[in-house]
Amino acid sequence: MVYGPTGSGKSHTMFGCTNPKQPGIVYRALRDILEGGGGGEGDSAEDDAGFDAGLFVQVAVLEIYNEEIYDLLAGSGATAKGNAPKARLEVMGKKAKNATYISGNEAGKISREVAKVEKRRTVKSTLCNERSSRSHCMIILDVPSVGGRLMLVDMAGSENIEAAGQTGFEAKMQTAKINQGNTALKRVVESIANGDSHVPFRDSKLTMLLQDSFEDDKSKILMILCASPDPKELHKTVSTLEYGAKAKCIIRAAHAATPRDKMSSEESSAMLNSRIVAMNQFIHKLQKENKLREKERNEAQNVLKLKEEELAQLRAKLKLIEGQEMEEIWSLRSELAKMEEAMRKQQQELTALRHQLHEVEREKADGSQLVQQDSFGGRLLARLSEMPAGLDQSMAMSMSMDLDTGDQPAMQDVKVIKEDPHQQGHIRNQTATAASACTGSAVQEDDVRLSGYPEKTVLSTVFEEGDEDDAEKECGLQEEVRKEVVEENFKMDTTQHTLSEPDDPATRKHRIENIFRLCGNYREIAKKPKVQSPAKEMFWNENKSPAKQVFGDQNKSLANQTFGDENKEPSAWGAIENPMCDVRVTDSPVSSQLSPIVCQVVDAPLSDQLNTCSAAEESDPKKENSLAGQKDGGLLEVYIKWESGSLIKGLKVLHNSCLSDLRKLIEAHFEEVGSKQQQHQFTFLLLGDPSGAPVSRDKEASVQISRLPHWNNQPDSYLACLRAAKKPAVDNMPFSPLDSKLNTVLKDAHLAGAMSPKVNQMSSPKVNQMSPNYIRELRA
Ligand SMILES: Nc1ncnc2c1ncn2[C@@H]1O[C@H](COP(=O)(O)OP(=O)(O)OP(=O)(O)O)[C@@H](O)[C@H]1O
Repeated sequence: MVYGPTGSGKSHTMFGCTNPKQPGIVYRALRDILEGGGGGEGDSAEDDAGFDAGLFVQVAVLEIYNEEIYDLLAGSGATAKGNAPKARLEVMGKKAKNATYISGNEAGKISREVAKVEKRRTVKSTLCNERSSRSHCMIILDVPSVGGRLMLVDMAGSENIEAAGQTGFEAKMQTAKINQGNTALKRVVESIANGDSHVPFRDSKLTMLLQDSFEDDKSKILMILCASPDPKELHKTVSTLEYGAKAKCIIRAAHAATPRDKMSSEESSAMLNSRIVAMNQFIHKLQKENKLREKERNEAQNVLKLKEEELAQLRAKLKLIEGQEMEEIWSLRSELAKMEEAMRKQQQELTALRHQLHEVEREKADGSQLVQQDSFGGRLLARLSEMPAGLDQSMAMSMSMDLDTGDQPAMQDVKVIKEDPHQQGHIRNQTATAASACTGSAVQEDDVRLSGYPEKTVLSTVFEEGDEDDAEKECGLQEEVRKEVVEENFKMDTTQHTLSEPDDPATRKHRIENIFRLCGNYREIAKKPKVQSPAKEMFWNENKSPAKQVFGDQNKSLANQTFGDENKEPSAWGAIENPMCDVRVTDSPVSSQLSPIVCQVVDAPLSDQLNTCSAAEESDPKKENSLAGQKDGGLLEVYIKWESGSLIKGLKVLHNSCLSDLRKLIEAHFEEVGSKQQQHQFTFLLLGDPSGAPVSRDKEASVQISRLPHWNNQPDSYLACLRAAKKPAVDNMPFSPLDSKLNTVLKDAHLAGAMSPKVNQMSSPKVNQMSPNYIRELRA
C-alpha cells in the first residue's frame, strides 16, 4: 500500500503515467507473475509464458469511496455502457462479496483491462492535485495455482480541507471519509505495533479488507511512503515518515495462524469459486480450441468427401473403361471365333479339294493301270460313243463309234442313218466350226473331202472320262445305242453280201458318211469315184488290221495336238490334207472337249492290206492267203506314218534296203504330193512309235529296214514312223494344265487301245465317268 499526502505521487507510483515505458507497480506485478519476471519496460510482452507455465491470475478492482466498496470491473465489459453505474459491494467477513474478476494468463491483456477500469475511479481536481483521487483503490491479484494473493492499495491522500480548497458539504464529507480511512489504517497499524488486544479493523472498509494481510503472519506488508520534494510539503513529509516509522514497529506474532488455516469456509468457497471460474475459462479456451480443431476437422472431412467423390468418379470411369475393354475383348473374341470358323470351313474345303485331287490322281493311276491292262482305252472308246448324245442332241446321230469291238462282228457297231441333206449340212457346218476352233488350223471346208475310197478306212476316237453321276444316264444311252446298233446290224446283214462285192461310189460314200455320223463327227467325203471297200471292213477288226495300229498311234498324236501337247506335229493335219488321204475327218462337234476322230484312208496297197487283214481276222484261212498275197517277190512292205499317227503311205522296198533308201522314196512321195509337204523334214524313229529312238541322218544308211518293227506281227511288213523335224508354236492349247494331264491320260488310253488287242474291253465302269460334266469339273 502506498501512503502519502495528496499530490505526492501515490497514483503515479501505483499505475504509472501515460507513457507505456513507465508502468506502475500493478502492471509490473502482472507481468512478473504471468511472464516469469524480467521486469522489462513497457507492456509489449504478450506472449503465453504464463499460460505455458500453467499460471493465470484473477484480478478484481475495487474502489472504496465514501466508505463504500464499488466494483470497478462490474459493467466495464465490451457490452457495458460508458457511464454505467458502479456496482456496490457488500463486505462479507473480510472479503467483498460477489466481486467481479477478470482472469487470464496474458499480462498485457489484463493490464489493458485494469488500466481501463482505473479510469473509473473518482477523481477530482484540487488545489493540491489536478487529478486527485477521491477514493482508495484496491487491486487484488489472485493466483489460484499457487494459492497466493497480492493486494495493491492506492490510498487517497490525506489532505487539509482548507489547503485542498475543498468547499461545500460533499467535498468536506469526501475529505472526511478519506481522512477517516487513513486514520483507521493508522490506528490499526499503531494498535498492531503497540500490541493492543484490539485492532480496530472494522473502523473502515479499507481496514476490514486488509485484516487478513495484517493478521496472517505469512503475509507481508509493504508500505510505500510518498513525499513531495516541495519544501512547503515538509511537514507532510515528516508526518508521513512518522507514520511509516509507526508501521515499521509492527511485530507479527511468531506463529500466528496461517491464512489458509484461518480461512473460513466462506473464504474457501470463494477461493474454490475463483478456481472454478479459472478452470471454466480454461475449459472455455479448450472448447474454443476444440471448436477450431473441429472446424478444421470438418474442413478436412469436406476435403475428404470431395476426394472420395473424385475417387468414386475415377472408379466409375475405371469400371466404364474396363467395361469397354471387356466389350472390345468380347468383340475381338467373336471376330476370332468367326475367323476360326471361316478357317475351319476353308480347311474343310481344302480337305475336300485334296480329296478330289486325290480321287483324280487315283483315277489317273487307275487309268494308267487300266492302260497297262489294255482295257482303259476300250473304256474310253466306249465313253466316246456316249458323249456326243449328251452334248449335241440336235444331231441326228449323237454317238461315236466303238472301235473296240473285239470279237464282235465287224458290222455290229456300224449304224446307217438315212440321208438327210439338210441335217447333214447342218452337221457339216457345226463340225467344221468346231474343228476350226479346236485345232486352229486353216483347213477349209473344201479341203475335207474324200480323195479316193480306200480299201481300209481307219477310224480313231478319243474321248474323255465323265462323271459317275451320269453313269445311269449314260448306261441308258448305251442301251439305246446298242439297240440302234442291233437294228443297224440287221440292215447291214441284209446287205452284207453286197459288201464283199465292189460297190458303186455313191453307195460307198453313203456308207462312209453313215459311219462318220456314228462317230458323232462331221466328215465330208469328197466326190471321188474311188470307193472300193465298205466302211465296215475299214473300221473294225482293229486287232488284226494294220489300220488299227495306225489308229492307235494316230489317236495318241491327235490327242496331243488337240490338248496342246508339245509333241504335236504340224504334219498331223497336214497329212490329212494329203491327197493320198482319202478321207479327212475334221472334228467332232464336241471336239473342244474330246479329241478329234480321224479317219484316214491310205492308198491302194495299204488299203488292200487292210482289207486283207480284216478278212483274215474273220477267217484264218483267208488271212493266210492274204498274207501270202502281200508278199511280192522278196520285197518288204513298209508302212509309213507320222509319229502322230497319220498314215502316209505303204511302200515296197528290197530286203536289203536301208532307211536312207526309204527316205528317198518318202521324199519322192512328198515331192509328188505337192508343195505343201515340201516343208516336211523328218527323222526315223527306230521303234515305230514316239518312244523309239530317232535315227540320225548319217546313220540311216546303216540301219536296215529289217530293224524296224513289224507291222501287225507280219514277217515282211514293217512300220516306219516319222518324226517331224519342225514343230509349230504351241498357240492352240485350248485347255489348262489339268486338261493336259487329262489329255495325257487319254493319250495313254489311246496308246493302250491301239497297241493292245484288249483295248475293246469296255466293261469297266470307270469309262462311264468320263462324262462332259466330269471333264468340266476337272477343268475347273
Ligand atoms: N515520480 C514522479 N515523477 C514525475 N511526476 C510525478 C511523480 N510523482 C508524481 N508525479 C506527478 O505529480 C502529480 C500528482 O501525483 P499523484 O496524483 O500521483 O499524487 P497522489 O499522491 O496520488 O495524489 P492524490 O492523493 O491527491 O491522489 C501527478 O501529476 C504526477 O504526474
